[in-house]
Amino acid sequence: MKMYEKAPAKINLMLDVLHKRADGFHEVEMIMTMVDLADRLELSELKRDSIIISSQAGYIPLDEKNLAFQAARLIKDRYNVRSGVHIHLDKRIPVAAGLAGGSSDAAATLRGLNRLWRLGIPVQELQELGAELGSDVPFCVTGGTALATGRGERLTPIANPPQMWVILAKPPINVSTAEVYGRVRAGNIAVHPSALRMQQALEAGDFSAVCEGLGNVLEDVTLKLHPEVQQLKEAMLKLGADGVLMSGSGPTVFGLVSKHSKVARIYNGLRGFCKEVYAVRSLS
Ligand SMILES: C[C@@](CO)(OP(=O)(O)O)[C@H](O)COP(=O)(O)OP(=O)(O)OC[C@H]1O[C@@H](n2ccc(N)nc2=O)[C@H](O)[C@@H]1O
Ligand SMILES: Nc1ncnc2c1ncn2[C@@H]1O[C@H](COP(=O)(O)OP(=O)(O)O)[C@@H](O)[C@H]1O
Repeated sequence: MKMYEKAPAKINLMLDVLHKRADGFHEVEMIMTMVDLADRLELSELKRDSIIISSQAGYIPLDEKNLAFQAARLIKDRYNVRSGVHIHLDKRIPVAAGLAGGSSDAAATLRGLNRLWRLGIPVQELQELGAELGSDVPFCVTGGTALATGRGERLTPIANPPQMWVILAKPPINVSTAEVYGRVRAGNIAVHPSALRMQQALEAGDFSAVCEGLGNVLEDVTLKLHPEVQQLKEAMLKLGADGVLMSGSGPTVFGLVSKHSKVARIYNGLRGFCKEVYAVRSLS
């Protein structure tokens, strides 16, 4: 038996860090939404008791470091499943980009194995399992648009963005999420983006207000480490994007555009100096 799952990428429309917690994580307030750029998973049941990961992408781990492997092992152990699974990952989301590709693969694995092995695990329990794998995994289990608090695992669903195009550009640099959080000094943040303001903009379906409400306090850290991310933001704005922000801990920058007529110009302009550029719709 085989199951197929799509694992979409996320962007953070706003991200605020409130303080560092005793467990080393940071208390955050984020609004996340999914975009139409997705990995594809094929999950095939194995009679023998093993987990095999394969992928066309040569640049991700295929062993127990892979988040899909970790998700499969977690669900197998927790529910005493004897059979195994072969998971093929067709990677389309850039890796270590701030787009939660690995987290979304883990979430898709939880959803897919729940179906493949007919476990009947309720969504909330899948999210709790997801939280053991990473802060962004619970959101990826359900997707949509949500306010995420705690370390990112406490979710309140909110209105999806109005129809818009999202242009994503990933510069060829590596950013470590742990390092970026490690350099944030919550007490020194000058301007905190407002979750309430973004939530109201989304509920009103007000595209301009969504663009005005964009904000990510991790930008300051990543932009200092990698000035090319700032240059990419400026280029996107110059080419006509209505709103521009870095996603998560970076380095991907996204631009929001309401008019399709602008998309080709921005896409082609960026492709001149950045190899990884995508023009997609927001998922609603
Ligand atoms: C920044 C964000 C924004 O959506 O996304 P990415 O840039 O990774 O896509 C997330 O908060 C990332 O979530 P995720 O990538 O799942 O992080 P985890 O694996 O749980 O944690 C990686 C490391 O980041 C730090 N971390 C993560 C989340 C959090 N609220 N506080 C933290 O301090 C911790 O040092 C942790 O060891
Ligand atoms: N299924 C997977 N897809 C992508 N990366 C993975 C996967 N499993 C583990 N990783 C590792 O997780 C790290 C973060 O990848 P990713 O989830 O794409 O980034 P981000 O958290 O910035 O969105 C990378 O170093 C990568 O090697």
